[in-house]
Amino acid sequence: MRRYGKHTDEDDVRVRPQRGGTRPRTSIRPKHEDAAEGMVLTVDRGRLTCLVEDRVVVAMKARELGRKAAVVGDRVALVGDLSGARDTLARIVRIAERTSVLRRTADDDDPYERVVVANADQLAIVTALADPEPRPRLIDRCLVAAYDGGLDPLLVLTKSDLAGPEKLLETYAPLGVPYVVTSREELERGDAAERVHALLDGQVTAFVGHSGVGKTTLVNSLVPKDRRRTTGHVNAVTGRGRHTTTSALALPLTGPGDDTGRHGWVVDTPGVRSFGLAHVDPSRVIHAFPDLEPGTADCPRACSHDEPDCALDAWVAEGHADPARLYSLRRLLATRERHEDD
Ligand SMILES: Nc1nc2c(ncn2[C@@H]2O[C@H](COP(=O)(O)OP(=O)(O)OP(=O)(O)O)[C@@H](O)[C@H]2O)c(=O)[nH]1
Ligand SMILES: [Zn+2]
Repeated sequence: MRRYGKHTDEDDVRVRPQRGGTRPRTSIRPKHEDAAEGMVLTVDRGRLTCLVEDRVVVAMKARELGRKAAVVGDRVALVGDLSGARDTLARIVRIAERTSVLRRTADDDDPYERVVVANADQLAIVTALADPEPRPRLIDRCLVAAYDGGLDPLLVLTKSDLAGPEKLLETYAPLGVPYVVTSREELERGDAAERVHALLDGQVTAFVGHSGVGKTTLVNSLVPKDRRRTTGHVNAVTGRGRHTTTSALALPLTGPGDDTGRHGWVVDTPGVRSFGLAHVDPSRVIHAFPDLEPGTADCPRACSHDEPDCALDAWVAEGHADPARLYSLRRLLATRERHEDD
């Protein structure tokens, strides 16, 4: 059951259904004809830094936007002082329709989905091969969130100097999810960045991963030296010593960019312990299991895939898919139902 209690966190987007018949969200009202387009790079307690042309502009959401939150990756229209000079504040008057939305909840019982990143093309799921041990169930959850939100997933397997990738690749390579394996030595030589970069060029890629998997090390190898981890401008404005690690941060990818001169973007997100999926309709979970999905053709109507008549048991018994994958799917469905995270 979803609850819709009072909630004030600026970064949260409430899941209350939109009322129909409203003005298209992409329209700029006549009084904002002079609005400039920008992209949200960081959000920090109601202050948003936005890239407008080549300037970093600090802005606040206009009151007229109401509760609608702008998140990292959002394309926005801004008015006011767009000089990017210190102590100036612009206003965000419009948030464009999103092309993709990476959402998570704190756990499977959390009624408030957090939109972590908007408009990302890809989701890089960073997993260490050891230290910390890989957690396939977390990978599966990230895959569900990617498919549900309209992002193409890819796997980055780090720390191959500590353990081999064979076991994980046995499961995930056949799914057609692109992957790259990196080690400490390759990171130091620069080849790791080069190979990961090849998968990111011209794209907006959100990076997620359990704390300690080497996500920051990797992201820092992909972005210009002066943009690593923190942006001085944000600190000058907020007066904080460091960028908050509780929200996402968009960083430009180094390199030549594509034909249009568009560089890719890396969106670093805070390390996660779990990835709640309370917002995902159970019937959509199966899409993150493309190895099992064909086996559902003979399922009864509206099969939950966790019931006695489910056709997946026979499909797996016939050797079409790994029984461990069916176990993972059912465990994910069951923990969602019990409103627990695993
Ligand atoms: N052996 C080995 N260690 C690595 C590798 N990559 C990163 N590390 C180490 O793993 C530790 C964690 O790396 P971070 O980059 O801080 O990990 P993170 O995922 O950003 O963690 P949080 O900041 O907690 O989210 C550091 O001590 C890194 O030096 C690797 O390829 N091999
Ligand atoms: Zn079924």
